[in-house]
Amino acid sequence: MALRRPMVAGNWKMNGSAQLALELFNKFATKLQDDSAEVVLCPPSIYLESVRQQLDANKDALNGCLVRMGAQNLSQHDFGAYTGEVSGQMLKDSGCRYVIIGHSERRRMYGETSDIVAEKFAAAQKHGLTPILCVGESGPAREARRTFEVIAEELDVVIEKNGTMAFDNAIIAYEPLWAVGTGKSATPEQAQEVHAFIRKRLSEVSPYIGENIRILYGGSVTPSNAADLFAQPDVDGGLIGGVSLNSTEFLSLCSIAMSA
Ligand SMILES: O=C[C@H](O)COP(=O)(O)O
Repeated sequence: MALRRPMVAGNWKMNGSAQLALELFNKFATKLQDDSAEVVLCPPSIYLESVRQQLDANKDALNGCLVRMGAQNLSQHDFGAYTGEVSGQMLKDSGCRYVIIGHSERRRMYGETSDIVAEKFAAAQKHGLTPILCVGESGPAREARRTFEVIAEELDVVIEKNGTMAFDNAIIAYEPLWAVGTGKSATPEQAQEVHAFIRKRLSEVSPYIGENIRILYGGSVTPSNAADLFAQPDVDGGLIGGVSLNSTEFLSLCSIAMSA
């Protein structure tokens, strides 16, 4: 077993159905072998209950495998007049262990600033959820050689508000915006370079956190490029969008992570 257990997290985004949950668990129940990787499903909130039902129904078949549930977003507030929002406590009550924070689609389309992301990170931990914090640079930022600067800024705001030790209970996902949903993944070398940068930055404050935190890569991961990406020393699995909607391909990513 690697020092850090690989993780494959499926972010369904605004896709999927109760039927997809059923299909995935039918495959997990027969094909997942052991706990050498952790599998996380992040459906839209409305389908959390469907996934939870499948988790319960397949408990015996999944014995020894780690399949867990996450949400795609949460409110930074605990409760109140915030129409359409879902709180950390509600996600915890629904059976979530993880929550994706600061996905580029939320930063870009819903005006989530790094300060809001830092507040959501705190809210997740307050309610016993593990944040999966997304960071990543745009195409123009990469072309302008600002990748490390952007990643450092996104990380530092969360560190300033929450402290480095908060990363003892967190996952980071490096998702370059130019690779999300484009079919153009980062190369293994590009991913490794940024993952090593993130790990080093955290290690400077806490070598323990740096060594133990899991850093996932996200952006056009498929069964054909996953083995090379997951084999990089600082890549601990993937945050998967499109392919998480295809039960056969998603399972194949899980198997690749299990043997990484
Ligand atoms: O959260 C997942 C990412 O945005 C990656 O999406 P993708 O695998 O469709 O590129």
